Amino acid sequence: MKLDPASYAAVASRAECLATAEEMEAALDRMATELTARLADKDPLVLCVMTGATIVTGQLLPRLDFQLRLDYIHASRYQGQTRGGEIRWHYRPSASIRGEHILILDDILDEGLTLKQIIDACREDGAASLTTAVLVEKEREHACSADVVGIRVPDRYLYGYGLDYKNYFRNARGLFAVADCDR
Ligand SMILES: O=P(O)(O)OC[C@H]1O[C@H](OP(=O)(O)OP(=O)(O)O)[C@H](O)[C@@H]1O
Ligand code: HPA
Repeated sequence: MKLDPASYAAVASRAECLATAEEMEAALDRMATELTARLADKDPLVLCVMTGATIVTGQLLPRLDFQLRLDYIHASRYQGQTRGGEIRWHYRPSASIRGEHILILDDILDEGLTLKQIIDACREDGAASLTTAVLVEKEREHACSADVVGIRVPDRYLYGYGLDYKNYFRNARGLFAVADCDR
C-alpha cells in the first residue's frame, strides 16, 4: 500500500529520533572492529538478510578490510506491517552454505524469530561456523541473541537505516521511533 505525501510527512513529524546518523555511523564502526577481530582470517560468506539489511550491508562492507564474499538470504515476517507473523521464505542459498564460515547480517533483532530461523537453516545446510550481527537490538526478550550488535534501543516501532514503516523510510538518515498513534 502507498502512503500519500501528507500522511508520510505527518508520520515523520511525529517520530522521535533515537539515534542520529553520526551515532549510527559510530555503531557501524564498532561493528566493523568486532567483526574484523572475529572473522578477518576466516574468508567468510556474508549473507545480507533482505530487504532490511541492505543499508547495514552496504555501509559495513567497505569498513571490513579483509577477504570475504557476499550473498543474500530472504526470509520475512512483517510484510509492511508493524507486527510480525509467520516467516515466509523467499530465497535460501542452501547449496552455497556447506562448509562456509557464515556471517549473517540483519538490520534489527526484535523478537528474534527471523534470525533464529535463519540460524537454524544455515546449521541445517552445513555451515562450518555462524556469526550473527545486527545493526539495532531492541531492549526486550529475543528468541535468540546476536553475536555483534551496533546499538541497543527501547522497544518501540522503528524506522531508518534499512528499517521500514509500511515499506517506507528505509532511507531515513538516523534511527526513529514512530509515535504510538501511528503504530
Ligand atoms: O526479530 P524479528 O521480530 O523476527 O524481526 C526482525 C526482522 O524483521 C524485519 O524483516 P521484515 O520481515 O520486516 O522484512 P524486511 O527485511 O523486508 O523489512 C527485519 O529486517 C528483521 O529481518
Ligand atoms: O521496529 C521495527 N521497525 C521496522 N522493522 C522491524 N522489524 C522488526 N521490528 C521492526
